Amino acid sequence: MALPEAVLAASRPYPLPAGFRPSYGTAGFRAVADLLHSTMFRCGILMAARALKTRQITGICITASHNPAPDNGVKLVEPSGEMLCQEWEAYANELANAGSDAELAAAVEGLLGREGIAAPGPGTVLIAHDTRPSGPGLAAAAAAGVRCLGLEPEMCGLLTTPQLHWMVMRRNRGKAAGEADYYAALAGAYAQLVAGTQPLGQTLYVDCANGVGAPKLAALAGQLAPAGLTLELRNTGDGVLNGGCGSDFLQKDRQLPSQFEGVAPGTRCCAVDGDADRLMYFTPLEGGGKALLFDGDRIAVLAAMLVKDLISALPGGAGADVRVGIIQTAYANGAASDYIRDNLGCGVEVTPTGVKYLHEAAHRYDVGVYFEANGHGTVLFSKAFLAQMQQLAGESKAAADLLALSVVINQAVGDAISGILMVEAALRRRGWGLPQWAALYTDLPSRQLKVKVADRAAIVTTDAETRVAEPRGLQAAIDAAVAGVPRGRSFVRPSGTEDVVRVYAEAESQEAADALADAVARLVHAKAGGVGPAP
Ligand SMILES: CC(=O)N[C@H]1[C@@H](OP(=O)(O)O)O[C@H](CO)[C@@H](O)[C@@H]1O
Ligand SMILES: [Mg+2]
Repeated sequence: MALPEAVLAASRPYPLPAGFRPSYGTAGFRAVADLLHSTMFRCGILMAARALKTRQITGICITASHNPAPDNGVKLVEPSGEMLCQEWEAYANELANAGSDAELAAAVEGLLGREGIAAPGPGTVLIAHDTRPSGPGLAAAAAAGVRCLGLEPEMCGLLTTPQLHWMVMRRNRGKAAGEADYYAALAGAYAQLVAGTQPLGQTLYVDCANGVGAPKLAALAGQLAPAGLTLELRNTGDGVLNGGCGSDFLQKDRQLPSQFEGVAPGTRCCAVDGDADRLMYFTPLEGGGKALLFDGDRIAVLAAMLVKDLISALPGGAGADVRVGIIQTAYANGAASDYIRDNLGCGVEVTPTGVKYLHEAAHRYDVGVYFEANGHGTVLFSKAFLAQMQQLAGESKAAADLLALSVVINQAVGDAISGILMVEAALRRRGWGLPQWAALYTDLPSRQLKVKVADRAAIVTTDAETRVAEPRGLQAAIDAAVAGVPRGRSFVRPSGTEDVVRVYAEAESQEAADALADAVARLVHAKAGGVGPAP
């Protein structure tokens, strides 16, 4: 293969914009869409190399998730269907930042050499995008990158991020992997999980964030109705993507999304984000305007309860040694962590922010439940546990139901659509509405703020981002601010997706949480190179 020449020739239409330094962050690359053509082209090369190396199928999803519509980004998919392995993130950064065509060709040659990739082989790259207008053009740039290494990409068009991950996983396992197969698998497993239970008896209102979740949920809805689940979709594309709607808006503002004004308090509602990998349940509060949230922590608790119920119903002590774990980040509400520790009897782990860390930790259990507070997560089942359930499924309904749950809930990545089905099944099997779910525990009031600093990399954290190591003195000052605040907790960390430092605070009252967040934000500004006026 005359690879460097192919790269040189193909990369000319995709120069790195002057001054643009893309960085592989919490979930891949993200920026204003106009800047990203070179990044996409190079990600095409990268994921083609990953496909050649593994002789399997990889994936590229073009999305900026919950970010504003003019942004875009890319999420990269391993042959397992999971996120790109962390060792290759360095290659992603190296290729994305190569300054000239010649530097890029050299970087590609270096990557192929180090990984021992010599010749074209089997494997390809699936490319999908969300509803952003910039998606098709950026997908074309990624495709040009794939072709540089002699592979022909498969253009999958409009998909949710989790659908693409699922398809890559299934294709590499030799299983039916089309969009229709996804809907059939989820709907079939959901029907099994709720068989013999009473429908919840109310339409579920879904805020689709004006994103790709809307057409995909519409495609699935018809298959759920026979099992007693009716969806009514709102924010289906008639407004701005993630604008005043969607799971991120709800979590940050705790206000009702647009198009929910007339929905009665107490009604079961949920919201997904722009690429449908986050899920937040909510209900309108009396008095108008505000929402009561059922966030990722609460979804994790419900999921763990369902798993534990099923495991305890396994025959002959088969459930005795099953290791169930819940993985959270420091953003998990303290009340949720307390509830899990005191009531659920399963392990709790805290990892740094970013689902790649939670996902990795969840793999260490037979059943690993992980959710970020923002509603991104899933439930992972180990191969050995699923094999055991296969053996028991003939004699045990609980084992068969655990297998069904592993189909409902996406085994590749967090998936809002499968999350909806899991929550609905869990509530229905308990005969619960939102009130019982809400009554498990009461969230501690919390506040999140952002602080602009000259260089957010100046903040270095330890202990799963709960403590600041640098700049020195900042942690002691935060400790002093937290001391004496009833149920007070606060931490700061540089965002991996935005050029800001994030501040989190929680306390017994909202006033105290707000005051603590303000105080800590001022400390960050003063001690970590804040820019602009102090908060
Ligand atoms: C506090 C928060 O919600 N942070 C989000 C956000 O990351 P940051 O690194 O905090 O910008 O975006 C990530 C990608 O979607 C998500 O994994 C993470 O939970
Ligand atoms: Mg998302």
